[in-house]
Amino acid sequence: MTLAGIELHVHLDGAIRVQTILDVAKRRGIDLRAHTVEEMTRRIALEEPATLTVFLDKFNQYMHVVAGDREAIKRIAYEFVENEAKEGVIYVEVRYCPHLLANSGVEPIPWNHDEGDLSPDEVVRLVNQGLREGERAFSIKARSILCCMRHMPSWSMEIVELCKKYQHDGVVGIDLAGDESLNCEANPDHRRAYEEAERCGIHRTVHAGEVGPASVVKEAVEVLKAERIGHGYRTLEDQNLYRKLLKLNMHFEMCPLSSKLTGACHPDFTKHPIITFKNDKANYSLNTDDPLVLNSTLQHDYSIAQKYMGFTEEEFKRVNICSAQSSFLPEKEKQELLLKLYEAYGMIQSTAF
Ligand SMILES: O=c1[nH]cnc2c1ncn2[C@H]1C[C@H](O)[C@@H](CO)O1
Repeated sequence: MTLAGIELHVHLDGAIRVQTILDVAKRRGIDLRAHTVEEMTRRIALEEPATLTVFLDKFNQYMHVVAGDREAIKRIAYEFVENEAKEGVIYVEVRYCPHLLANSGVEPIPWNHDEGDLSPDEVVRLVNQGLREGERAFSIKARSILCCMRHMPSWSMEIVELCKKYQHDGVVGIDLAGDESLNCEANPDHRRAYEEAERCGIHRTVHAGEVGPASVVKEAVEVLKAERIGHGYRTLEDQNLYRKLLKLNMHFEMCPLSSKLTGACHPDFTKHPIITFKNDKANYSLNTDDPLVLNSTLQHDYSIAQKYMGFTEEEFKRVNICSAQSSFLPEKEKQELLLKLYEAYGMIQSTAF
């Protein structure tokens, strides 16, 4: 991407460098039965359209390598910022579930690990450190969003407590991720966590209408009080809801390549729902989602939008301005970010000399 950009929907654990997985596996003596970046990429990357369930299953190939490892977690966060800076991103909100990277104080301990001494709380601190060091080294801004998981409602209250604890220390919001197709209606524990988030001024986004029906989007907005919708393609199946959300200026976090490979959308990009959102001048962003599992880049998503969806430079600029406006930054920082974009896009005279 040559334009200065913003990314609002990218999973940290779906954006790890393959080389880092190989390095950590070697250090920890984990046999991956793949020795080169090419071999490991072939194991992880989804090449053809599948289902969200198959897509999420790919995380099983490597999460056990990095989970529970302090050095790996900090490194992943740091390298993530470097990757984003290389893509021209000036502000990113990266999301992850701290419980999936911990091996203590989490029930059940994920990835069949034995109990260790890395808690979800310490995971957040390590990610924060990696992001902060990355920000300093690569001169961009990075904040995080903590994910509740649809299949693990018992973690949700703990996640909102972590959001509260780190609200002024890098964490800007809460998300609900995971497989919507298996678990459509939000569990009461997710609802309680989102109520607490709203009460405490924690910003809220929800994966909805990716593979699940428009009713999941409706629930995200009306029950979970989502301020942004992760994906949301299937909102279009309920035109009343879609029109209402357009009026409310709801932000949709769109992920072009991801939506094809998860089977969320028709594989022909020229028929993609994003085109409708674009033509209606909706409030949305363009994002990668999981560049590791997709073996892709943000640049690639932008080129898909340009080649198959009729995107112009003007639309790319508008999308990034919408992204800044819908970011979870405090108001003052949001205005600073907008100013940076306007300057980068030649929309105002720079005051710098
Ligand atoms: O596209 C997605 N939809 C729903 N859940 C997802 C997607 N990509 C990643 N996740 C899950 C798997 C990760 O472990 C988790 C937290 O980042 O979020």
